[in-house]
Amino acid sequence: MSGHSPATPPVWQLDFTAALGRGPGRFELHVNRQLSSRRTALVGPSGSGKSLFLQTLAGLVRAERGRVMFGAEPLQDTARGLWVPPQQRGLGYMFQDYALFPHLTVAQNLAAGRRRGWLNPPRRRHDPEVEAWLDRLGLRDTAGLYPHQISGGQAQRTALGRTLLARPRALLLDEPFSALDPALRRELGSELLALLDSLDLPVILVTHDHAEAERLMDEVVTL
Ligand SMILES: Nc1ncnc2c1ncn2[C@@H]1O[C@H](COP(=O)(O)OP(=O)(O)OP(=O)(O)O)[C@@H](O)[C@H]1O
Repeated sequence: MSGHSPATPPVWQLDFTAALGRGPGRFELHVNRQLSSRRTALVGPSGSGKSLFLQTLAGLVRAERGRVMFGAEPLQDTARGLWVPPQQRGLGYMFQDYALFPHLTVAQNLAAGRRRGWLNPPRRRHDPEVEAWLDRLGLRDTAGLYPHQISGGQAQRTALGRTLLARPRALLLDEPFSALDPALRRELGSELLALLDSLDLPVILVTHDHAEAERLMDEVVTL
């Protein structure tokens, strides 16, 4: 299913080479394709470069050569020396291990999503938007707990909430369910789907699980 008309550009236009390491152990990823669906799954075996792909879009890794376009907007173009730093891309990147701040509570982790850059003032104590997301994500009872005191599903929701509170233009989710048992994985997958519907955010979901990719996303890209 394609989420755009001929008049609108694809969600992503990608033509790049990105690499990790050097010498004989060097890993190279060549990508030349458009992603037209607003919900794309990226599948592939372990080590095929799925995280590298996502990190190149997010700007966490610089492509060695080529172009990364989000809609009509270039985020990197080596031919023109153009590079938009990750914090200016307006993209929500969710790490595989959630990367929650261990010294902050669930509510504070959510609030941390609101900060822009390093120098902004500290979060307000009662932020209505944070409060709303605590309810929406079913985290009300865990608001005052620390990451080591919550379950994998709660950690996953906290990370998602933190990402969404930054009001991204698109989501990049790296194996968001990998730490969860199969039943919870299914439940949170369906929750995510409902949430994406309500937010109308384009998303790329990295997963090992082909069935999950087919179930949750419109287009499946294999690396
Ligand atoms: N610093 C590095 N130097 C060289 N190669 C690296 C380096 N880091 C990772 N790699 C290799 O790059 C490849 C791509 O890694 P990447 O993490 O993108 O794969 P992946 O598909 O996301 O894997 P997984 O599903 O296991 O997370 C892997 O084969 C990995 O071994």
